[in-house]
Amino acid sequence: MSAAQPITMNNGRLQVPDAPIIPFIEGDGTGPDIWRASQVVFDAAVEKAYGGKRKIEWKEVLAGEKAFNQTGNWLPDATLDAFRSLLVGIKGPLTTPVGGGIRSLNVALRQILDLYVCLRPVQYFTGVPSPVKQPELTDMVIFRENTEDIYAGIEFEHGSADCDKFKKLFSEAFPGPWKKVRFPETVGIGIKPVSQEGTARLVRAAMQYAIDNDRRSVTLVHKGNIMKFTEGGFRDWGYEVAKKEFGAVELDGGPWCTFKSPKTGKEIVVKDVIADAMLQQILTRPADYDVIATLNLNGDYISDALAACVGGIGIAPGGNINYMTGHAIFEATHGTAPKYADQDKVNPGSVILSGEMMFRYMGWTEAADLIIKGLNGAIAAKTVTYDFERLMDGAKLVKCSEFGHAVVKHM
Ligand SMILES: NC(=O)C1=CN([C@@H]2O[C@H](COP(=O)(O)OP(=O)(O)OC[C@H]3O[C@@H](n4cnc5c(N)ncnc54)[C@H](OP(=O)(O)O)[C@@H]3O)[C@@H](O)[C@H]2O)C=CC1
Ligand SMILES: O=C(O)CCC(=O)C(=O)O
Ligand SMILES: [Mg+2]
Repeated sequence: MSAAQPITMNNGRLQVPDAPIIPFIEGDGTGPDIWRASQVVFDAAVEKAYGGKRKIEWKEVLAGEKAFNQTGNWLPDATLDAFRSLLVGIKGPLTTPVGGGIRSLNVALRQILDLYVCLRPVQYFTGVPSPVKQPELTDMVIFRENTEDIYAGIEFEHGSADCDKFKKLFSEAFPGPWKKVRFPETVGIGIKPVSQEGTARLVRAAMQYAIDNDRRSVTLVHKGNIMKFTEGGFRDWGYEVAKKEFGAVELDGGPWCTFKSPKTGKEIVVKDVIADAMLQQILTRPADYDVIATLNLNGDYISDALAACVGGIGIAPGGNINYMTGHAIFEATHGTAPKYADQDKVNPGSVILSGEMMFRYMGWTEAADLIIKGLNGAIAAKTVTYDFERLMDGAKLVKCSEFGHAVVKHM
């Protein structure tokens, strides 16, 4: 096999060598346990699929507590350089303190690398315990806008000099809106930027995904009745992309519209729903939803809620992707679950499935298919971690690392 090389992008297509260098961040809390279990699965899948013709050259890069302890920096430049130059990577969860302290490193990676799509597929694996009656009806793919919204981190802490300065500027320039601030003396302020370009590239990616994967509909989820020019803008700009770029035409006077997939000739419906109603309908009629395009905060809430419907956050994967530059970092939907750190206990399924998404993104579909086969086999054999075991009759409780080995055994 040739020497390890970076993945590159050429004419809009990923070029993946047989021995790609893949940067990874182990993560905080339960991250190291999960990463160890997952890496075993990834290497076994590649070995089994390609018999030594292909191999991953893993390159650890630092972020979070490990980075701070070793370098004094939470997100070293070397880490950003590695993700920039090597294009595709994977990470465990990183801690973000509530209130003060550092801002989210997870969000920072997405913003610095402009990974504008947070892609979170939600599907049911047979045998997984679920709190809903028909979990198999939930089969959705979330496209969450990943660079804008209140996650942009433009906030002014109440009592700070910056907050006072902002309040002065704002109250002088916009005395009318300023009167709506209920408690002006003690208010902290956050800003919610949502742009036409940011919306268009996200919705475009969701629509293209629907075409490429033969999906039935794309739903724009928003709270545009209340936040008219941000969430409402998202809805209007989303429909505009559907009409102008995909030739969608309005159904019954709109705003819902439909277009024919250029690949299959089947109709794809583009519709919208207000976020609170959607969050109840994922329980009452999940089959109505397919591909979801939504803003950053809505997408964060919706992805955890949907994960719960199909068995929890332990098997909820994701990817942060820029489809134009090819940059991508795959990661679980869940966080660091710190109370379980270093106990070799939690479910590594989300990072394992994030790796499965990464392999599919790289075009290594045989390795990806083996991961799905192994995971299905481990669940069918009822060798599962605590989160599934506590809800499953007759299951055998295994550790995080043992679950990884069970997945390999069933490949
Ligand atoms: N992308 C990222 O890196 C993310 C980072 N975070 C960060 O993680 C930290 C902790 O966040 P928190 O709100 O507690 O959310 P977590 O997702 O870390 O944990 C919440 C609960 O989810 C369950 N859970 C989480 N991971 C697993 C797993 N692998 N297997 C089985 N169950 C799991 C556990 O439930 P139970 O108690 O029922 O066992 C856990 O107590 C915060 O600092 C947050 O900012 C959060 C989300 C994403
Ligand atoms: O960055 C964090 O700490 C949390 C992010 C998060 O919850 C998510 O991306 O789903
Ligand atoms: Mg979240």
